[in-house]
Amino acid sequence: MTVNAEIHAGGNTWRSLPAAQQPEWPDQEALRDVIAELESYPPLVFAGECDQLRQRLGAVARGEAFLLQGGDCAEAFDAVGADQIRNKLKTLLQMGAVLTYAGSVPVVKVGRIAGQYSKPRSKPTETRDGVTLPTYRGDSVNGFAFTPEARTPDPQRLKRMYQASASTLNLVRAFTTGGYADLRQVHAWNQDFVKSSPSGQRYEQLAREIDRAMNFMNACGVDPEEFKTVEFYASHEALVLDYESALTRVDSRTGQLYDVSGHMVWIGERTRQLDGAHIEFASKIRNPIGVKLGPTTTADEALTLIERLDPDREPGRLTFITRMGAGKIREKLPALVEKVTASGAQVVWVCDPMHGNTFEAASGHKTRRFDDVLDEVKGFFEVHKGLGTHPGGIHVELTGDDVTECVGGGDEIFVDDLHQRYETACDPRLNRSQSLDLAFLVAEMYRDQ
Ligand SMILES: O=C[C@H](O)[C@H](O)COP(=O)(O)O
Ligand SMILES: C=C(OP(=O)(O)O)C(=O)O
Ligand SMILES: [Mn+2]
Repeated sequence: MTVNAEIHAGGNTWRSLPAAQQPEWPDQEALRDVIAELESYPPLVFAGECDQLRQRLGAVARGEAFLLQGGDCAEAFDAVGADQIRNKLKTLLQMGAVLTYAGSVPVVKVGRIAGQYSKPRSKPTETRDGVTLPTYRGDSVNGFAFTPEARTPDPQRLKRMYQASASTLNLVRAFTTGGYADLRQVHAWNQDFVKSSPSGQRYEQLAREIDRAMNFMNACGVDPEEFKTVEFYASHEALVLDYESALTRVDSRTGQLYDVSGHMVWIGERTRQLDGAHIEFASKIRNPIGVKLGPTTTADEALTLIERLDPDREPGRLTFITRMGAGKIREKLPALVEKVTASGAQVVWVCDPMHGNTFEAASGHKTRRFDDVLDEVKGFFEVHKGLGTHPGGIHVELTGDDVTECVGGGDEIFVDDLHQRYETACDPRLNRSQSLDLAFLVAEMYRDQ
Protein backbone atom coordinates (compact mmCIF):
# COMPACT_ATOMS: atom_id res chain seq x y z
CA MET A 1 0.00 0.00 0.00
CA THR A 2 1.30 3.49 -0.79
CA VAL A 3 1.43 6.01 2.03
CA ASN A 4 -1.64 7.82 0.68
CA ALA A 5 -3.65 4.65 0.26
CA GLU A 6 -2.79 3.73 3.83
CA ILE A 7 -3.98 7.10 5.08
CA HIS A 8 -7.12 6.84 3.00
CA ALA A 9 -7.84 3.45 4.56
CA GLY A 10 -7.86 5.40 7.85
CA GLY A 11 -11.08 7.01 6.57
CA ASN A 12 -12.77 3.62 6.63
CA THR A 13 -12.00 2.54 10.21
CA TRP A 14 -15.63 3.31 11.13
CA ARG A 15 -16.75 0.29 9.10
CA SER A 16 -16.01 -2.15 11.92
CA LEU A 17 -18.13 -0.21 14.44
CA PRO A 18 -21.90 0.03 14.97
CA ALA A 19 -23.33 2.83 12.84
CA ALA A 20 -26.69 4.15 14.04
CA GLN A 21 -29.38 5.52 11.70
CA GLN A 22 -28.00 4.05 8.46
CA PRO A 23 -30.40 3.31 5.60
CA GLU A 24 -31.29 -0.30 4.92
CA TRP A 25 -30.30 -0.36 1.26
CA PRO A 26 -32.03 -3.34 -0.36
CA ASP A 27 -29.33 -3.89 -3.00
CA GLN A 28 -25.75 -3.95 -1.65
CA GLU A 29 -24.20 -4.36 -5.08
CA ALA A 30 -25.95 -1.24 -6.33
CA LEU A 31 -24.66 0.58 -3.23
CA ARG A 32 -21.08 -0.52 -3.93
CA ASP A 33 -21.34 0.74 -7.53
CA VAL A 34 -22.62 4.10 -6.31
CA ILE A 35 -19.83 4.41 -3.74
CA ALA A 36 -17.23 3.65 -6.42
CA GLU A 37 -18.74 6.33 -8.65
CA LEU A 38 -18.86 8.89 -5.83
CA GLU A 39 -15.22 8.17 -5.09
CA SER A 40 -14.37 9.26 -8.62
CA TYR A 41 -16.22 12.61 -8.36
CA PRO A 42 -14.32 15.84 -7.75
CA PRO A 43 -14.36 17.40 -4.27
CA LEU A 44 -17.12 19.89 -3.52
CA VAL A 45 -14.88 22.00 -1.31
CA PHE A 46 -11.14 22.55 -1.04
CA ALA A 47 -9.36 21.36 2.11
CA GLY A 48 -7.77 24.82 2.48
CA GLU A 49 -11.26 26.31 2.85
CA CYS A 50 -11.98 23.88 5.69
CA ASP A 51 -8.75 25.04 7.35
CA GLN A 52 -9.82 28.64 6.94
CA LEU A 53 -13.18 27.92 8.57
CA ARG A 54 -11.35 26.14 11.40
CA GLN A 55 -9.34 29.31 11.93
CA ARG A 56 -12.47 31.46 11.89
CA LEU A 57 -14.05 29.13 14.44
CA GLY A 58 -10.86 29.41 16.47
CA ALA A 59 -11.63 33.12 16.78
CA VAL A 60 -15.13 32.20 17.95
CA ALA A 61 -13.66 29.81 20.55
CA ARG A 62 -11.45 32.62 21.84
CA GLY A 63 -14.45 34.94 22.17
CA GLU A 64 -13.53 37.18 19.23
CA ALA A 65 -16.35 36.28 16.82
CA PHE A 66 -19.86 34.80 16.69
CA LEU A 67 -21.10 31.84 14.64
CA LEU A 68 -24.34 32.06 12.69
CA GLN A 69 -25.22 28.59 11.39
CA GLY A 70 -28.59 28.07 9.76
CA GLY A 71 -30.70 26.62 7.02
CA ASP A 72 -33.22 23.88 6.36
CA CYS A 73 -33.80 20.92 8.61
CA ALA A 74 -33.80 18.84 5.43
CA GLU A 75 -32.92 20.23 2.03
CA ALA A 76 -34.97 18.74 -0.77
CA PHE A 77 -33.99 17.96 -4.38
CA ASP A 78 -37.04 19.76 -5.74
CA ALA A 79 -36.08 22.91 -3.83
CA VAL A 80 -32.73 23.31 -5.61
CA GLY A 81 -33.89 26.42 -7.47
CA ALA A 82 -32.48 29.91 -7.76
CA ASP A 83 -35.30 31.53 -5.79
CA GLN A 84 -35.15 29.21 -2.80
CA ILE A 85 -31.36 29.30 -2.59
CA ARG A 86 -31.27 33.07 -2.92
CA ASN A 87 -33.98 33.54 -0.30
CA LYS A 88 -32.13 31.39 2.22
CA LEU A 89 -28.84 33.12 1.55
CA LYS A 90 -30.46 36.54 1.72
CA THR A 91 -32.00 35.70 5.10
CA LEU A 92 -28.67 34.54 6.47
CA LEU A 93 -26.91 37.62 5.09
CA GLN A 94 -29.53 39.90 6.64
CA MET A 95 -29.18 38.10 9.99
CA GLY A 96 -25.41 38.38 9.66
CA ALA A 97 -25.67 42.13 9.02
CA VAL A 98 -27.93 42.58 12.05
CA LEU A 99 -25.62 40.59 14.32
CA THR A 100 -22.46 42.28 13.07
CA TYR A 101 -23.83 45.78 13.32
CA ALA A 102 -26.15 45.61 16.31
CA GLY A 103 -24.05 43.03 18.18
CA SER A 104 -20.75 44.70 17.19
CA VAL A 105 -19.04 41.38 16.56
CA PRO A 106 -17.57 39.67 13.48
CA VAL A 107 -19.96 36.94 12.34
CA VAL A 108 -18.83 33.64 10.85
CA LYS A 109 -21.57 32.60 8.42
CA VAL A 110 -22.21 28.90 7.86
CA GLY A 111 -25.25 27.48 6.05
CA ARG A 112 -27.01 24.22 6.76
CA ILE A 113 -26.86 24.03 3.01
CA ALA A 114 -25.45 22.18 -0.01
CA GLY A 115 -25.46 18.76 1.68
CA GLN A 116 -28.16 18.71 4.37
CA TYR A 117 -30.06 15.84 2.73
CA SER A 118 -29.99 13.02 5.31
CA LYS A 119 -32.16 12.72 8.41
CA PRO A 120 -31.92 10.64 11.58
CA ARG A 121 -35.42 9.66 12.73
CA SER A 122 -36.94 8.71 16.04
CA LYS A 123 -38.90 5.83 14.49
CA PRO A 124 -37.84 3.44 11.68
CA THR A 125 -41.36 3.22 10.23
CA GLU A 126 -44.43 5.38 9.75
CA THR A 127 -48.02 4.11 9.81
CA ARG A 128 -50.93 5.82 8.06
CA ASP A 129 -54.44 4.35 7.89
CA GLY A 130 -53.11 0.91 8.84
CA VAL A 131 -50.31 0.97 6.24
CA THR A 132 -46.73 0.81 7.58
CA LEU A 133 -43.75 1.96 5.46
CA PRO A 134 -40.13 2.90 6.14
CA THR A 135 -39.82 6.38 7.55
CA TYR A 136 -38.58 9.23 5.33
CA ARG A 137 -34.82 9.61 5.94
CA GLY A 138 -34.07 12.55 3.69
CA ASP A 139 -33.85 12.93 -0.08
CA SER A 140 -30.43 11.24 -0.08
CA VAL A 141 -32.10 8.00 0.98
CA ASN A 142 -35.78 7.80 -0.01
CA GLY A 143 -38.74 9.86 -1.16
CA PHE A 144 -41.16 11.84 1.01
CA ALA A 145 -44.30 10.47 -0.71
CA PHE A 146 -46.05 7.80 1.33
CA THR A 147 -45.78 4.95 -1.20
CA PRO A 148 -43.74 1.73 -1.01
CA GLU A 149 -41.76 2.78 -4.13
CA ALA A 150 -40.83 6.20 -2.78
CA ARG A 151 -39.99 4.99 0.72
CA THR A 152 -37.66 2.20 -0.41
CA PRO A 153 -34.04 3.39 0.07
CA ASP A 154 -32.35 3.89 -3.29
CA PRO A 155 -28.55 4.41 -3.36
CA GLN A 156 -28.81 6.24 -6.72
CA ARG A 157 -30.11 9.10 -4.58
CA LEU A 158 -26.63 9.56 -3.10
CA LYS A 159 -25.45 10.67 -6.54
CA ARG A 160 -28.33 13.12 -6.75
CA MET A 161 -27.30 14.41 -3.33
CA TYR A 162 -23.85 15.12 -4.69
CA GLN A 163 -25.29 16.85 -7.77
CA ALA A 164 -27.79 18.89 -5.77
CA SER A 165 -25.04 19.91 -3.34
CA ALA A 166 -22.76 20.90 -6.23
CA SER A 167 -25.45 23.04 -7.93
CA THR A 168 -26.36 24.72 -4.67
CA LEU A 169 -22.80 25.43 -3.67
CA ASN A 170 -22.05 26.79 -7.12
CA LEU A 171 -24.85 29.35 -6.89
CA VAL A 172 -23.96 30.23 -3.29
CA ARG A 173 -20.36 30.85 -4.36
CA ALA A 174 -21.56 32.96 -7.30
CA PHE A 175 -23.78 35.08 -5.06
CA THR A 176 -21.26 35.51 -2.27
CA THR A 177 -18.31 36.43 -4.46
CA GLY A 178 -19.98 37.92 -7.53
CA GLY A 179 -21.53 41.03 -6.01
CA TYR A 180 -24.95 39.94 -4.74
CA ALA A 181 -23.69 39.69 -1.16
CA ASP A 182 -21.89 43.05 -1.38
CA LEU A 183 -22.61 44.88 1.85
CA ARG A 184 -23.57 47.88 -0.26
CA GLN A 185 -26.59 45.75 -1.28
CA VAL A 186 -27.76 45.72 2.32
CA HIS A 187 -31.00 47.51 1.28
CA ALA A 188 -31.55 45.47 -1.85
CA TRP A 189 -31.80 42.23 0.15
CA ASN A 190 -34.76 43.73 1.96
CA GLN A 191 -36.64 45.36 -0.89
CA ASP A 192 -39.33 42.73 -1.26
CA PHE A 193 -39.83 42.60 2.45
CA VAL A 194 -39.72 46.06 3.93
CA LYS A 195 -43.34 47.03 3.38
CA SER A 196 -44.92 43.79 4.44
CA SER A 197 -43.23 42.99 7.70
CA PRO A 198 -42.40 44.72 11.02
CA SER A 199 -39.01 43.01 11.14
CA GLY A 200 -38.36 44.16 7.56
CA GLN A 201 -39.05 47.74 8.66
CA ARG A 202 -36.76 47.41 11.66
CA TYR A 203 -34.10 46.00 9.38
CA GLU A 204 -34.47 48.94 6.98
CA GLN A 205 -33.65 51.33 9.81
CA LEU A 206 -30.51 49.34 10.58
CA ALA A 207 -29.57 49.19 6.89
CA ARG A 208 -29.71 53.01 6.76
CA GLU A 209 -27.29 53.16 9.68
CA ILE A 210 -24.97 50.68 7.96
CA ASP A 211 -25.08 52.86 4.83
CA ARG A 212 -24.04 55.89 6.83
CA ALA A 213 -21.23 53.95 8.46
CA MET A 214 -20.02 52.80 5.02
CA ASN A 215 -20.16 56.33 3.63
CA PHE A 216 -18.10 57.41 6.60
CA MET A 217 -15.55 54.66 5.93
CA ASN A 218 -15.45 55.58 2.23
CA ALA A 219 -14.78 59.16 3.17
CA CYS A 220 -11.94 57.92 5.39
CA GLY A 221 -10.42 56.19 2.36
CA VAL A 222 -11.45 52.54 2.95
CA ASP A 223 -11.61 50.74 -0.40
CA PRO A 224 -15.32 49.95 -1.10
CA GLU A 225 -14.22 46.71 -2.81
CA GLU A 226 -13.57 45.47 0.75
CA PHE A 227 -17.31 45.01 1.10
CA LYS A 228 -17.82 43.18 -2.16
CA THR A 229 -17.48 39.56 -1.11
CA VAL A 230 -18.64 37.56 1.86
CA GLU A 231 -17.07 34.46 3.38
CA PHE A 232 -19.76 31.84 3.54
CA TYR A 233 -19.34 28.18 4.39
CA ALA A 234 -21.42 25.04 3.87
CA SER A 235 -22.21 22.47 6.56
CA HIS A 236 -24.42 19.44 7.08
CA GLU A 237 -24.90 16.48 9.39
CA ALA A 238 -22.46 13.68 8.52
CA LEU A 239 -25.06 10.95 8.80
CA VAL A 240 -24.88 8.49 5.88
CA LEU A 241 -21.31 7.33 6.30
CA ASP A 242 -21.08 5.57 2.93
CA TYR A 243 -21.58 8.96 1.29
CA GLU A 244 -19.31 10.92 3.62
CA SER A 245 -16.45 8.45 3.39
CA ALA A 246 -16.73 8.21 -0.41
CA LEU A 247 -16.14 11.98 -0.39
CA THR A 248 -13.25 11.77 2.04
CA ARG A 249 -9.95 12.46 0.34
CA VAL A 250 -6.29 12.82 1.13
CA ASP A 251 -5.29 16.48 0.92
CA SER A 252 -2.35 16.70 -1.46
CA ARG A 253 -0.81 19.57 0.53
CA THR A 254 -0.71 17.86 3.90
CA GLY A 255 -1.45 14.16 3.33
CA GLN A 256 -4.35 14.42 5.77
CA LEU A 257 -7.96 13.34 5.33
CA TYR A 258 -10.76 15.81 4.68
CA ASP A 259 -14.44 15.16 4.09
CA VAL A 260 -14.79 17.30 0.99
CA SER A 261 -18.60 17.07 0.87
CA GLY A 262 -18.78 20.32 2.91
CA HIS A 263 -16.62 22.67 4.94
CA MET A 264 -17.94 21.68 8.35
CA VAL A 265 -19.84 18.55 9.29
CA TRP A 266 -21.56 17.72 12.55
CA ILE A 267 -22.54 14.54 14.35
CA GLY A 268 -26.15 14.48 15.52
CA GLU A 269 -27.65 13.78 18.92
CA ARG A 270 -28.73 10.29 17.80
CA THR A 271 -25.34 9.20 16.41
CA ARG A 272 -22.81 10.61 18.87
CA GLN A 273 -22.16 7.27 20.68
CA LEU A 274 -18.56 7.32 21.93
CA ASP A 275 -17.84 3.83 20.61
CA GLY A 276 -19.88 4.27 17.44
CA ALA A 277 -18.98 4.68 13.79
CA HIS A 278 -19.82 8.38 13.48
CA ILE A 279 -17.41 9.61 16.14
CA GLU A 280 -14.74 7.29 14.74
CA PHE A 281 -15.28 8.73 11.25
CA ALA A 282 -15.17 12.32 12.52
CA SER A 283 -11.97 11.62 14.48
CA LYS A 284 -10.14 10.82 11.22
CA ILE A 285 -10.95 13.95 9.24
CA ARG A 286 -9.45 17.43 9.58
CA ASN A 287 -12.62 19.44 8.93
CA PRO A 288 -14.06 21.51 11.73
CA ILE A 289 -16.46 19.17 13.55
CA GLY A 290 -19.69 19.88 15.40
CA VAL A 291 -21.37 17.56 17.88
CA LYS A 292 -24.95 18.03 19.04
CA LEU A 293 -25.39 17.70 22.80
CA GLY A 294 -28.88 17.00 24.15
CA PRO A 295 -30.10 17.10 27.76
CA THR A 296 -28.89 13.60 28.65
CA THR A 297 -25.24 14.46 27.89
CA THR A 298 -22.93 14.00 30.88
CA ALA A 299 -19.83 16.07 31.48
CA ASP A 300 -17.73 12.90 31.19
CA GLU A 301 -19.18 12.23 27.75
CA ALA A 302 -18.30 15.76 26.68
CA LEU A 303 -14.74 15.28 27.95
CA THR A 304 -14.39 11.97 26.10
CA LEU A 305 -15.67 13.61 22.92
CA ILE A 306 -12.91 16.18 23.31
CA GLU A 307 -10.32 13.42 23.78
CA ARG A 308 -11.56 11.67 20.64
CA LEU A 309 -12.14 14.66 18.38
CA ASP A 310 -9.83 17.37 19.63
CA PRO A 311 -6.88 15.64 21.29
CA ASP A 312 -4.59 18.58 20.43
CA ARG A 313 -7.00 21.11 21.99
CA GLU A 314 -7.07 23.20 18.85
CA PRO A 315 -9.50 26.14 19.07
CA GLY A 316 -11.94 25.89 16.15
CA ARG A 317 -11.65 22.15 15.68
CA LEU A 318 -14.62 21.24 17.87
CA THR A 319 -17.98 22.94 18.22
CA PHE A 320 -20.47 21.75 20.81
CA ILE A 321 -23.99 22.52 19.61
CA THR A 322 -26.21 22.26 22.67
CA ARG A 323 -29.92 21.55 22.18
CA MET A 324 -31.34 21.16 25.65
CA GLY A 325 -34.81 22.67 25.39
CA ALA A 326 -35.88 25.97 26.94
CA GLY A 327 -36.98 24.25 30.15
CA LYS A 328 -33.67 22.46 30.71
CA ILE A 329 -30.85 24.63 29.46
CA ARG A 330 -30.36 26.58 32.68
CA GLU A 331 -30.15 23.34 34.65
CA LYS A 332 -28.11 21.16 32.25
CA LEU A 333 -25.65 23.46 30.50
CA PRO A 334 -23.61 24.84 33.45
CA ALA A 335 -21.99 21.54 34.48
CA LEU A 336 -20.94 20.80 30.89
CA VAL A 337 -19.43 24.22 30.32
CA GLU A 338 -17.72 24.25 33.70
CA LYS A 339 -16.06 20.86 33.35
CA VAL A 340 -15.05 21.37 29.72
CA THR A 341 -13.55 24.76 30.55
CA ALA A 342 -11.72 23.31 33.58
CA SER A 343 -10.21 20.63 31.28
CA GLY A 344 -8.42 23.35 29.34
CA ALA A 345 -10.23 22.65 26.06
CA GLN A 346 -11.30 25.67 24.01
CA VAL A 347 -14.42 24.50 22.19
CA VAL A 348 -16.99 26.68 20.44
CA TRP A 349 -20.29 26.70 22.35
CA VAL A 350 -23.29 27.11 20.09
CA CYS A 351 -26.98 27.13 20.95
CA ASP A 352 -29.41 25.14 18.81
CA PRO A 353 -32.70 26.42 20.24
CA MET A 354 -34.80 24.34 17.86
CA HIS A 355 -34.45 20.62 18.54
CA GLY A 356 -35.27 20.66 22.25
CA ASN A 357 -38.46 22.64 21.68
CA THR A 358 -40.46 20.66 19.13
CA PHE A 359 -44.05 19.63 19.86
CA GLU A 360 -47.04 18.39 17.92
CA ALA A 361 -49.92 20.83 17.50
CA ALA A 362 -53.52 19.57 17.74
CA SER A 363 -53.64 19.76 13.93
CA GLY A 364 -50.85 17.14 13.80
CA HIS A 365 -48.19 19.60 12.60
CA LYS A 366 -44.76 19.33 14.19
CA THR A 367 -44.03 22.86 15.37
CA ARG A 368 -42.05 25.11 17.71
CA ARG A 369 -42.93 28.28 19.59
CA PHE A 370 -40.83 31.33 18.78
CA ASP A 371 -40.91 32.23 22.49
CA ASP A 372 -39.41 28.86 23.48
CA VAL A 373 -36.67 29.28 20.89
CA LEU A 374 -35.93 32.73 22.25
CA ASP A 375 -36.04 31.52 25.85
CA GLU A 376 -33.50 28.78 25.16
CA VAL A 377 -31.14 31.33 23.61
CA LYS A 378 -31.67 33.59 26.63
CA GLY A 379 -30.85 30.70 28.96
CA PHE A 380 -27.73 29.98 26.90
CA PHE A 381 -26.54 33.58 27.30
CA GLU A 382 -27.38 33.59 31.02
CA VAL A 383 -25.37 30.43 31.66
CA HIS A 384 -22.33 31.71 29.79
CA LYS A 385 -22.55 35.09 31.47
CA GLY A 386 -22.70 33.38 34.87
CA LEU A 387 -19.60 31.32 34.10
CA GLY A 388 -17.65 34.01 32.29
CA THR A 389 -17.50 31.91 29.11
CA HIS A 390 -18.25 32.91 25.55
CA PRO A 391 -21.69 32.31 24.02
CA GLY A 392 -20.24 31.40 20.65
CA GLY A 393 -23.22 31.35 18.34
CA ILE A 394 -26.60 30.07 17.26
CA HIS A 395 -27.60 27.12 15.08
CA VAL A 396 -31.10 27.48 13.65
CA GLU A 397 -33.48 25.83 11.23
CA LEU A 398 -34.80 28.50 8.92
CA THR A 399 -35.87 29.25 5.39
CA GLY A 400 -36.07 32.43 3.37
CA ASP A 401 -39.63 31.68 2.31
CA ASP A 402 -42.71 32.90 4.14
CA VAL A 403 -43.71 29.53 5.51
CA THR A 404 -46.00 28.94 8.48
CA GLU A 405 -44.20 26.22 10.41
CA CYS A 406 -43.23 27.78 13.77
CA VAL A 407 -45.76 29.71 15.86
CA GLY A 408 -45.26 33.23 17.25
CA GLY A 409 -42.87 35.99 16.18
CA GLY A 410 -43.46 39.72 15.66
CA ASP A 411 -45.53 39.01 12.55
CA GLU A 412 -47.35 36.41 14.57
CA ILE A 413 -48.13 32.94 13.21
CA PHE A 414 -50.95 31.22 15.12
CA VAL A 415 -51.50 27.50 15.57
CA ASP A 416 -54.49 27.80 13.25
CA ASP A 417 -52.23 29.25 10.51
CA LEU A 418 -49.85 26.29 10.43
CA HIS A 419 -51.63 24.53 7.56
CA GLN A 420 -51.38 27.58 5.28
CA ARG A 421 -47.78 27.14 4.17
CA TYR A 422 -46.34 24.15 5.95
CA GLU A 423 -43.68 22.92 3.51
CA THR A 424 -40.86 21.36 5.50
CA ALA A 425 -39.90 17.77 4.76
CA CYS A 426 -38.90 17.26 8.40
CA ASP A 427 -38.69 19.85 11.20
CA PRO A 428 -40.47 23.24 11.36
CA ARG A 429 -38.29 26.19 10.31
CA LEU A 430 -38.34 29.86 11.25
CA ASN A 431 -39.55 31.92 8.31
CA ARG A 432 -37.72 35.00 7.16
CA SER A 433 -39.49 37.40 9.46
CA GLN A 434 -39.05 35.16 12.51
CA SER A 435 -35.37 34.68 11.61
CA LEU A 436 -34.80 38.42 11.48
CA ASP A 437 -36.69 38.90 14.76
CA LEU A 438 -34.38 36.34 16.33
CA ALA A 439 -31.27 38.04 14.94
CA PHE A 440 -32.28 41.40 16.45
CA LEU A 441 -32.97 39.84 19.83
CA VAL A 442 -29.74 37.82 19.83
CA ALA A 443 -27.77 40.94 18.86
CA GLU A 444 -29.24 42.71 21.91
CA MET A 445 -28.32 39.78 24.15
CA TYR A 446 -24.80 39.74 22.76
CA ARG A 447 -24.36 43.46 23.31
CA ASP A 448 -25.66 43.22 26.87
CA GLN A 449 -23.22 40.45 27.56
O1 LIG B 1 -34.05 17.10 12.63
C1 LIG B 1 -34.59 16.09 12.61
C2 LIG B 1 -35.58 15.61 13.57
O2 LIG B 1 -35.50 16.27 14.78
C3 LIG B 1 -35.35 14.17 13.68
O3 LIG B 1 -35.41 13.67 12.38
C4 LIG B 1 -36.36 13.53 14.55
O4 LIG B 1 -37.62 13.76 14.08
P1 LIG B 1 -38.73 12.65 14.17
O5 LIG B 1 -39.04 12.49 15.64
O6 LIG B 1 -39.87 13.22 13.39
O7 LIG B 1 -38.17 11.42 13.57
C1 LIG C 1 -31.54 16.04 13.66
C2 LIG C 1 -31.08 17.21 14.02
O1 LIG C 1 -30.69 17.57 15.25
P1 LIG C 1 -30.34 16.69 16.51
O2 LIG C 1 -29.28 15.71 16.09
O3 LIG C 1 -29.84 17.71 17.48
O4 LIG C 1 -31.60 16.04 16.97
C3 LIG C 1 -30.98 18.35 13.08
O5 LIG C 1 -30.13 19.20 13.28
O6 LIG C 1 -31.77 18.40 12.15
MN1 LIG D 1 -34.03 19.16 12.40
